[in-house]
Amino acid sequence: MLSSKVIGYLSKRKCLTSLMVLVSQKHEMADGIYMNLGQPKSQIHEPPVVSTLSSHRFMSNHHYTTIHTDSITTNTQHKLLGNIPRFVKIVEVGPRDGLQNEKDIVPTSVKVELIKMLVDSGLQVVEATSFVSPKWVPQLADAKDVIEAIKSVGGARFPVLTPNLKGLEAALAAGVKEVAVFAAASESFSRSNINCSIDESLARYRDVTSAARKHSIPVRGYISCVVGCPMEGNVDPSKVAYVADELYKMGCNEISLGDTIGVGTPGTVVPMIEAVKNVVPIEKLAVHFHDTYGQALSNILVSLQMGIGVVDSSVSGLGGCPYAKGATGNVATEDVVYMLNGLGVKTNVDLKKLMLAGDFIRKHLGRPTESKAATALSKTTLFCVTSKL
Ligand SMILES: CC(C)(COP(=O)([O-])OP(=O)([O-])OC[C@H]1O[C@@H](n2cnc3c(N)ncnc32)[C@H](O)[C@@H]1OP(=O)([O-])[O-])[C@@H](O)C(=O)NCCC(=O)NCCSC(=O)C[C@@](C)(O)CC(=O)[O-]
Repeated sequence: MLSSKVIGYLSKRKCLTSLMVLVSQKHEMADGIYMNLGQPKSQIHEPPVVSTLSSHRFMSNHHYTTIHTDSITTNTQHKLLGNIPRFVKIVEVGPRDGLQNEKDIVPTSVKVELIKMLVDSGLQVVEATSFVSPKWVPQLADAKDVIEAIKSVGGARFPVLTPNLKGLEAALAAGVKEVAVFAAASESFSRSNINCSIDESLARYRDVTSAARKHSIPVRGYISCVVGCPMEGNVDPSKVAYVADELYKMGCNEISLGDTIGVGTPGTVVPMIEAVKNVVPIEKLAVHFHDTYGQALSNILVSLQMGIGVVDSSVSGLGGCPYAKGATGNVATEDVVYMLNGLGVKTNVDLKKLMLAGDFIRKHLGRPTESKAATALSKTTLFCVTSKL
């Protein structure tokens, strides 16, 4: 309930509309949409009204960065921002990379609902699942059912991971239209992730890409451990360039550079991209950062400044790799969209709808979001009358 003091304050400031928004959004809160998920309703602490009102006055000045506006594109005239593409394609990897490491099996229906919500937010590429050995990744054993359930969902592409011909055949039989293979720049990681050496994996992927070509199926190539490996430490950029070159030559249409354990900084990411762009055109590259050390957004920014226009991310920062102990989730899609909006870069993603998808899956998992932007916005949007997010 709102106290009469607060109602008086709001109407005095001619904020009756804001009051109505407040009331209607309180109802949304009660339904759990903006709640700190995983906490029972009774434990949710509502912020004290007075301090929140003052933060409203403060925050409303800052909300312009949550939507893309063409006026902000003038920023790109600045020499530091000049190379940043006007449009960035976000590859949402939450349903695959985000969930593959979850111990408790997430029901197929929850995965499907998550994918639908992500598509509804405007994301045009949502990596849906993997056709890998269910003994290695039990969480994604329902790959065929997930694909079946999203067949009728339009407006987005749903690539899947395929580690070998067996995976490709299963994916094709399920009706998949795009696949991805995944190699590593570190021998030890390759062995622990896919049970073979880098060169053995590349030989397998030649078979996969050649079979995919016959079906006109595009293949993305991932490279893990592009700056650091949990077993071998620092990874030399030349090793990444070698694998990138091989993947590109075998026909991968996009190469995603993965900092699997999130140890990179701009200091290691820039030389790595420099080495790779000598062998693969920059427009064919994507970046894939985990946020273990909180470096993902700065790494994305330098990648954009170098001309990369494809960014992988995971809603609410879900994720971690089963074969990279200690690695946390991917950079949160909400944080990426917030930054890109602030830079005036188009993504076609509706941040508010994206946050609903994040809330939905976090509620299911019983853990709060890892997204800083979603956390901050969910506390403040309640009072931001004019914010369209
Ligand atoms: C590659 C293999 C299959 C080799 O696994 P293996 O044990 O060496 O292979 P195998 O050929 O001996 O097969 C073993 C069993 O798996 C079955 N099998 C074999 N292939 C498939 C398949 N495609 N689908 C379903 N089943 C399969 C095969 O039929 C057999 O079954 P069994 O006879 O014992 O009953 C295994 O190691 C594997 O599935 N690994 C997956 C690992 C994985 O998914 N890791 C996470 C994704 S990578 C990642 O997250 C990084 C990335 C991409 O996000 C970027 C980044 O962050 O850096």
